[in-house]
Amino acid sequence: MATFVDQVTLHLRAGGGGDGCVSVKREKFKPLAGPDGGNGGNGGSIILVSDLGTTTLLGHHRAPHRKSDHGGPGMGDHRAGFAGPDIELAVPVGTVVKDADGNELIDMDVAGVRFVAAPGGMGGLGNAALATTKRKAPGFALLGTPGWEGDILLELKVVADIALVGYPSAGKSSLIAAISAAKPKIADYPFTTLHPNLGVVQAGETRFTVADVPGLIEGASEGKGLGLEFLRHVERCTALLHVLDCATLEPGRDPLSDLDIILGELAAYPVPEGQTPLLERPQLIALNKIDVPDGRELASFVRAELEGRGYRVFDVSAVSREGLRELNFALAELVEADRAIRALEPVAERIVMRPRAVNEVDFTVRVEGGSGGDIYRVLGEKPERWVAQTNFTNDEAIGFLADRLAKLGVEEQLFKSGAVSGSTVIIGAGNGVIFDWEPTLTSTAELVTAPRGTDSRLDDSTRMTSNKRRETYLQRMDAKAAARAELQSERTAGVWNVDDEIALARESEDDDAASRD
Ligand SMILES: Nc1nc2c(ncn2[C@@H]2O[C@H](COP(=O)(O)OP(=O)(O)OP(=O)(O)O)[C@@H](O)[C@H]2O)c(=O)[nH]1
Ligand SMILES: [Mg+2]
Repeated sequence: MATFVDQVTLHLRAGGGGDGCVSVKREKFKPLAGPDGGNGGNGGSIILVSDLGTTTLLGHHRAPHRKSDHGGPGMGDHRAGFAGPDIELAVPVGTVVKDADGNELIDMDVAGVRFVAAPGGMGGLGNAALATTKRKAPGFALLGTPGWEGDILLELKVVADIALVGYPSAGKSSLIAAISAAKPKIADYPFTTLHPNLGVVQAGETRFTVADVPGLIEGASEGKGLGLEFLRHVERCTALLHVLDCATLEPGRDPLSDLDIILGELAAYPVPEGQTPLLERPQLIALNKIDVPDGRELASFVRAELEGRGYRVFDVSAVSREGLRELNFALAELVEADRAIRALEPVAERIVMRPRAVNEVDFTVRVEGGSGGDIYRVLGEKPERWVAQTNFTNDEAIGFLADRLAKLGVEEQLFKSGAVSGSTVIIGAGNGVIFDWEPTLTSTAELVTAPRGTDSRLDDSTRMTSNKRRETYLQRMDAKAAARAELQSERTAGVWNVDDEIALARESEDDDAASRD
């Protein structure tokens, strides 16, 4: 039964943001008292957290589909929608996160790193938040944007102090079983070990971890055998222990040539930037299977040669346990030396990261030749998000989008790229959102002077000059004075009615509001 799962693809779907709300405040005697639509809540994000208590990716292997909740829609009376709660997924320390194309997103190599793998969508602004002095009562709100949806790849790279490397059947699994409590599968056929086994070894005061990994053969660095699979794990280890088989009966094999081939493979493996190349790490040699008489003899023949190359060499037997104590203490020494060096290094602080489209520029316009003429494709985080926020059944919302695009310079760039009236403009990748480019979108200069989003119920969209406004105001005041005088005379005559009184009061309130603008 495979219990060590070291590679899992997760299918994530983060919650979308809630839509903003369009609402107009209504009060007694003041039916249109301004916009009060609240913002939508943000969608929940899916966050990976590296955790020492989690040792395998097994839990994710069993539940690879994860989603977080949507944000709630905004409501009237300035009430914001609720935010969708974030979901946290614990992953073992040593998990490398990659995107669906295999590009590394983050290496969660220490505990406590929080990585927002799938950001939730943004809540849309309500019409209250969209109101400006020029656009007093927007008749539209922004839609919430969808949450991130897609696959990520989790890869667990074993983080052990010592990696056992050697040919298949050299006795690596037997050795880890002999020096730790690990119970790996041991058999006399090659590639018994398919997944790394971790063992904890106690030598005196020192406790360290040893990784038994799949066997290495010539060509492994090009992926032969279980090659790269294996080297991926070695990458994280501080030191290497070469396990050489002194009792192999295979022709052409002996400890020295085995070692040379393995060194060649380790040298060819490109470690990630910032890490020590494999062969520059401390290395020890264990000559295994000395319980076999021929093995002991062979070990004594090659020892001098290996020591001459600068290695510390240990004769061991995983079966009779001979030489294991000395080997353990030598490994502990290496580990201690490394830990002492690391303790001096400053601990790098880890911050929450978020994958972001890295756009140096806000957007790009790409001209794509098609059979039906040129297509102008606009790509960029902002324009694409803005399109997602637009309710295309609302003219005001479309106008607002056009203003935003114009302000960003999209219009101008389209024009420079050669777009003309009627050209096909697509915003976003794939099918995106397709527009027929119309001069209304281009002649933004005119549009800016006549602000969009002015609500005719509250404000006259054909704005008057201040002189004209003054004139009409005075006219109304005169009319009111006349009406008041008439009412007064009716009152004295005893024929006034209450409805006229209310209408008059309401009118003067509206006039007061209008004169405040
Ligand atoms: N006589 C003797 N046999 C051993 C010794 N160590 C391992 N073996 C035998 O060698 C064979 C292979 O051992 P494993 O521990 O599975 O070898 P491995 O290096 O893990 O092999 P892979 O997982 O295939 O890479 C088994 O039959 C073991 O019993 C030893 O010290 N003495
Ligand atoms: Mg093995």
